[in-house]
Amino acid sequence: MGKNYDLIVIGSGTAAMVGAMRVRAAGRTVAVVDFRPYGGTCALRGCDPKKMMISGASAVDHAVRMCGKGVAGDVRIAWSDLMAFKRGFTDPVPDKHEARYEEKGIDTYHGRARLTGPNSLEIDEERLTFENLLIAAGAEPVTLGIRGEQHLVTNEGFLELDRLPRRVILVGGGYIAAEFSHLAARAGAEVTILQRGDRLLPQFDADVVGWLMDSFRRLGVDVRLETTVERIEAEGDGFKVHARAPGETFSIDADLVIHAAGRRPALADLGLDAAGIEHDDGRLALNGYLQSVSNPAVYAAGDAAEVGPPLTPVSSHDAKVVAANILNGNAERPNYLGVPSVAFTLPPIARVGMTERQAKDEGLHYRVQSRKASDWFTSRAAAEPVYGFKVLVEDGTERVLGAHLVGPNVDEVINLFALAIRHGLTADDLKATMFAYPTGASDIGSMLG
Ligand SMILES: Cc1cc2nc3c(=O)[nH]c(=O)nc-3n(C[C@H](O)[C@H](O)[C@H](O)COP(=O)(O)OP(=O)(O)OC[C@H]3O[C@@H](n4cnc5c(N)ncnc54)[C@H](O)[C@@H]3O)c2cc1C
Ligand SMILES: NC(=O)c1ccc[n+]([C@@H]2O[C@H](COP(=O)([O-])OP(=O)(O)OC[C@H]3O[C@@H](n4cnc5c(N)ncnc54)[C@H](O)[C@@H]3O)[C@@H](O)[C@H]2O)c1
Repeated sequence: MGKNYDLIVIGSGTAAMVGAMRVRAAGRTVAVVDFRPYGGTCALRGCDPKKMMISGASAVDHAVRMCGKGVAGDVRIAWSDLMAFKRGFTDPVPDKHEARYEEKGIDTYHGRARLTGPNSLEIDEERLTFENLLIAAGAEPVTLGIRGEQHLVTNEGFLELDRLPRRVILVGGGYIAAEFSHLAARAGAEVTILQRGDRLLPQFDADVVGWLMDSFRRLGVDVRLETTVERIEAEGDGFKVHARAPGETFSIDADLVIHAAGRRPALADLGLDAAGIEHDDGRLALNGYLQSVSNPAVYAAGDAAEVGPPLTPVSSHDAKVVAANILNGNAERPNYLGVPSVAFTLPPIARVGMTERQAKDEGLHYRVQSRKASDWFTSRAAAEPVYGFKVLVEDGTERVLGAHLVGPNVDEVINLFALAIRHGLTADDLKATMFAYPTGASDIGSMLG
């Protein structure tokens, strides 16, 4: 039998790093395993590289908006330079992360972990046993079950392109489609979004998304709603994408077709059954402590657990909960109150807390402050006409229930609403706070009425 560890962590992303470090700090023996380079989705294939690329798109977008308002001359994205800028951040990540584990005395393994029993797994030829296991294996793109699926490029492929092709299609209309379409269109591609749902970004407030749609039109992104992709055919150097919309079927030619149709926990090849880990429809069956209901040695966190929204701060939060439960016995449950979320379109859209539907369903009495605010100073100073908000405040208690924002700086301003929601600050508390002027935050008082 191979080495035994107090904790083995499957994955090397955000959840893995936080969980492994905390358990190791308490003096336990810990090993981490990943079959990809160390660092996980956020640092290597998601949030960070995407944001580096969007920095370039955002600079160009700002210059274009200011054109004729005191800024002159052409600016454009130089894709390969922008990619090099991104790689300047991502390339060192795997070595840095692995070194951090090693410095702390955490053993690192490379390969695909496969469970072989309730307390054992193998990585290629190596056999290991554990007192506890943390499944932090993240998520992977859903399988669409369509012909030609193999032609789809995932987020990973898109964020590694040496050259951006001319005609780009995004299959799906959530976060990835919204963010990648703005980046690709600003970099000069002809972009089409084929979204099965009846609007883009269903995770965000419908009215606020409605205001954001002006930016898609301005960028020339062709958005087709209620459209399901049925088949992708290779044709010449490119592809023909066949889709169905109400009352019609049609096809569009493209040089690149990107998967933006959702992700699900990456559990398929883990060997869950061999370890007696109950799962249903691709999801782990977990109790309120993020522990397997059928194998008490096993916990899960982040995208693999999919208990909270699949976002980086949630992965980190889950891992803290799991580490505490492993070290001290089950006592902590995750608390997702006031988790903010931003889609980094140009401009960004953000949300935190309840939607109107959720507040209604909970029978709460509340007021809504909402308007398009293109005439406000923030909007005018940024030369960005897309600016608006919807804020929900509970009658009587004055608790902030939810905030939904679009426009300049809202990716930062949303964090102040998150602070208020998570820590029970009232609308009056926020209004009594002096925010530096003129900043995005200095609009909060007016948003609250
Ligand atoms: C394009 C994109 C952009 C995003 N942007 C944002 C953003 O701006 N803000 C935000 O909050 N969130 C964003 N997210 C979501 C965020 O990246 C994830 O929620 C977060 O990274 C999940 O972290 P994790 O630790 O749970 O899993 P991951 O970071 O995905 O780590 C899982 C690791 O497990 C490994 N693994 C899987 N199976 C095995 C196995 N059997 N053996 C060994 N290793 C295995 C994988 O290789 C992977 O490295 C984005 C996601 C994508 C795809
Ligand atoms: N800024 C961020 O925080 C950020 C950015 C990117 C990704 N992410 C995370 O990654 C996850 C995955 O992102 P995503 O954009 O792939 O998924 P998503 O769940 O946001 O959106 C997927 C969309 O694809 C549509 N769809 C599904 N199948 C389709 C088909 N066959 N044809 C046409 N449309 C189809 C669905 O209607 C859905 O709206 C998100 O849930 C999010 O948590 C976060």
